[in-house]
Amino acid sequence: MPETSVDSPMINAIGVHKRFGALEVLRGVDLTVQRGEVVAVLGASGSGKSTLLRCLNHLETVDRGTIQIAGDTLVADDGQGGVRYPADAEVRRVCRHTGMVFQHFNLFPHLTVLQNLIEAPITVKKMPRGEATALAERLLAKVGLADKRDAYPNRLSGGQKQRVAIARALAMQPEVLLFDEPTSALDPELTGEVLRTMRELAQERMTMLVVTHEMAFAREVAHRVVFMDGGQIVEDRPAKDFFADPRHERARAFLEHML
Ligand SMILES: Nc1ncnc2c1ncn2[C@@H]1O[C@H](COP(=O)(O)OP(=O)(O)OP(=O)(O)O)[C@@H](O)[C@H]1O
Repeated sequence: MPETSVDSPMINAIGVHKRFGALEVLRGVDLTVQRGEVVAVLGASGSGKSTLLRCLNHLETVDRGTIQIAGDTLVADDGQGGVRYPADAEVRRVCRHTGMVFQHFNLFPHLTVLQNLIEAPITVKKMPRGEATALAERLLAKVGLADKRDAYPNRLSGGQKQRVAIARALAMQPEVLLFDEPTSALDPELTGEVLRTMRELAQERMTMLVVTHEMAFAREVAHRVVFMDGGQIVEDRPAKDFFADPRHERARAFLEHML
């Protein structure tokens, strides 16, 4: 089993291609995210942001390219126009380095908040129930929802659901969190509480790759901004440079137009 080096980037994607039928959605994406980095992924609708995230945790397979997560190979380019995925058990092991937070929360509606958090640690990681429950309670306290432990998701606001979803991702103790437009489904007055939780994670040096239209988050929390267009990364710069550049006003106008 490969050793995870502390020096390995948390995400290393090289030449990633993905097509859906005739539509080439990712056209040679290179992306490196270091441990502790927060990277915002911006770009127009349809530019391939979600697909990239989904390829990184194997919700989609790639057609060409190499992806390493925390030093472990999820998929390797075979040098002959195709790719090689390792055996399923190894793919699942590599995927456990990442946790995903979705736009629409994807909580299990028939489980309580606590049950949502302990399900995967118990079934996937074989964590003893008592340990999983203690961890879940700590995480719920961290996202400010200790009192919702026994509630069902339909009793929660959108912001609360998303904070539960973040806690659920954290319950698997991933090394990288992938966020796919975590505030896009929320009423504006509920985005703040989710962004606050994400900011706290960033302060704790959690590695995060965040697809977002929240310019304020990208400006204030992200270390780097990656801008996608037409299935490629067309800009990859420190956030402070991106936002100091007058061209970013154009990017923002572009995004606002697309929303
Ligand atoms: N499973 C799929 N089958 C076919 N086409 C798909 C599939 N998933 C995505 N696409 C297409 O791939 C393109 C890129 O989609 P993707 O969701 O990655 O873009 P995005 O940049 O995240 O957009 P948005 O900001 O609107 O979420 C779009 O044209 C989309 O319709």
